[in-house]
Amino acid sequence: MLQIESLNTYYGDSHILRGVDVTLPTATSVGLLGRNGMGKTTLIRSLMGYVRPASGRVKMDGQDVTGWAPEKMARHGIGYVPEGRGIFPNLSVRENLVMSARAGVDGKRTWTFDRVMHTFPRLTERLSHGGQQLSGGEQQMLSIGRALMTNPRLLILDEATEGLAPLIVAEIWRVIGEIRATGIATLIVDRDWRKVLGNTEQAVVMEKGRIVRQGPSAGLLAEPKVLEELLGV
Ligand SMILES: Nc1ncnc2c1ncn2[C@@H]1O[C@H](COP(=O)(O)OP(=O)(O)OP(=O)(O)O)[C@@H](O)[C@H]1O
Repeated sequence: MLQIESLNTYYGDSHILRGVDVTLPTATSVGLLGRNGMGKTTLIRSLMGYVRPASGRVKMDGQDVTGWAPEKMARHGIGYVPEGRGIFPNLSVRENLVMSARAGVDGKRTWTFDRVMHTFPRLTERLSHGGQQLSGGEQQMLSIGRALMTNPRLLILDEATEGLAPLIVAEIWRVIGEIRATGIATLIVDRDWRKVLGNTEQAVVMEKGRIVRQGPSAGLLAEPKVLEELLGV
């Protein structure tokens, strides 16, 4: 569905992404791994249109979408849950969800307000609360809920469990499983590499702005030496 070809991205003079090639197939779950500062978030921001790559291409269903604005990417079915959440703090939980509602590119509304409520029962009790009144875990659930309301074909989750209590983390992984089961492709960045590899079909490992490994997640899980070298685990 998404193809990233020879992507180079700079922040000022710093050359961050160095010729990145990644394919994100339809309805496939891909884990993006790498130590801190290796370029994972920059890759996501480059493909979503928050950062303009200096060269290279992002293609969606074969069409060149390099440099499309994030809103346009979203309209074409790419849901994004950014690191640090990205909800509207001054709007209520209900408003945050309702304003995001949209049919998917196939015209279907698989994820409705009721379904999101069913998936995150905690949010049901907080519907009239403002975004800023929520706990960190509730904010994260709201952020995922908002992305689901857009009925994406691909959901990108950048550090969705960061800083949350173990029970909430478990709940978020459960929901990720549910999302995958509905046929939505996912791109998952998370510090817990075991969980990432256990919840994805494919894994991509970045090192210093380059892809150094790409293949089945289960295969990588069986290679402790490679993991130690690439992830420092
Ligand atoms: N806005 C920015 N301006 C300048 N440099 C940046 C900016 N954002 C990130 N960087 C640098 O780009 C490099 C890649 O950062 P990035 O956030 O993409 O890495 P990451 O793999 O997502 O790591 P982390 O897990 O720490 O978020 C780092 O060296 C970082 O310091």
